Amino acid sequence: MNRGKKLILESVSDNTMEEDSLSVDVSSDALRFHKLDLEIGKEGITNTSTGVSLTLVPTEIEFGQVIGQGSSGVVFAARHIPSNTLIALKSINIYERDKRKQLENDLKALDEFSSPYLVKYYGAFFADGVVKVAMELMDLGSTRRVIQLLAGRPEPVMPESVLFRFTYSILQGLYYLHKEKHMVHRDIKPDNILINSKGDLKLCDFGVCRELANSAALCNTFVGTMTYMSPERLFRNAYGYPGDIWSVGLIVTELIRGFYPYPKPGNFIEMVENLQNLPPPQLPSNGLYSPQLVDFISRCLNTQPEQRATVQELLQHPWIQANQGNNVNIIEWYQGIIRK
Ligand SMILES: Nc1ncnc2c1ncn2[C@@H]1O[C@H](COP(=O)(O)OP(=O)(O)OP(=O)(O)O)[C@@H](O)[C@H]1O
Repeated sequence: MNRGKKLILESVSDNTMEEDSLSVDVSSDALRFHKLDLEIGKEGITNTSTGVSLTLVPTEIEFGQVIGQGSSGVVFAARHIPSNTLIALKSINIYERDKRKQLENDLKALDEFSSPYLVKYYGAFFADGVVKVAMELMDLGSTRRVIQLLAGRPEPVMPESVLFRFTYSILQGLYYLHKEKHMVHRDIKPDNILINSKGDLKLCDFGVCRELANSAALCNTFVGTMTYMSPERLFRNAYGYPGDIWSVGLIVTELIRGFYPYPKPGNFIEMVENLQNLPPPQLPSNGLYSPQLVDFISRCLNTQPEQRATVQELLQHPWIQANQGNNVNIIEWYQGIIRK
């Protein structure tokens, strides 16, 4: 047993990531983030400069079902007993460098982010080498499930009024990140757009900074992650706001057509070939889609990042403006597709 020892985990800076430095004090089961002045222990998070604590005691949590599986581990539904709040508990293995970076971003979200279009972070604790992060429970799961339910139905698989509600929420979440926090999400995908039974749609996993240099990680994360990546990120590893807009364009197209708009790539090479050899997906002009929606998607899916619309421009787009005020009940619609 390593009691009393302090293990220092450090990562070297490179072009895409700032240096992060984290020390794990095995004796006290505490984790310290120097840059953020935060320490996570067995019973919660403490700001080491102000001394203010956010308590989260494992014994006060009642675990429920597994509701998801990410690359860090499973996500549980749970209840915080004292406040009777339903939460989602996600495990993060801090011995992997990109997971530490992700955790650092999650902690920033806990401290600084406040938007009805982003999943709220409640707190975290550290036990047995794993950090458990408590988040707002989005009880209907992810947009991935919606896409699975819609697959194979006749086009359009979703009315434009419902699509508008999805798109508007995604854009509002991105507006908050891009314009207020000056952050690129970098991992906009259906799995990171969550829904609750009040009909709220929110982004999660913000600020994920993935390392693409590591080929093993590249293979492991390929299926879920890279299919929504912009050409510039895939070819040049260039991150920027337009990359998130490309992902929005693909997701909106998939949500209305019911299938991923490129031939489904089986590996990294096929993904690159799709983007290199095929024009960006467009909606067909077959009368099924409004011309404004066709234009909206073309403003997202331009291979030249500088020619893509910004999130601000998209929020002003005629398709968005035309749908403002539509108060379609997406939960009724959702229940309908589950029944059919
Ligand atoms: N707050 C939440 N409420 C409800 N379900 C959630 C919540 N957070 C995550 N999930 C579910 O768990 C799944 C896995 O989430 P998680 O964030 O661990 O992994 P991921 O999005 O696949 O990305 P990665 O593992 O790469 O971070 C999500 O796709 C979603 O279905």
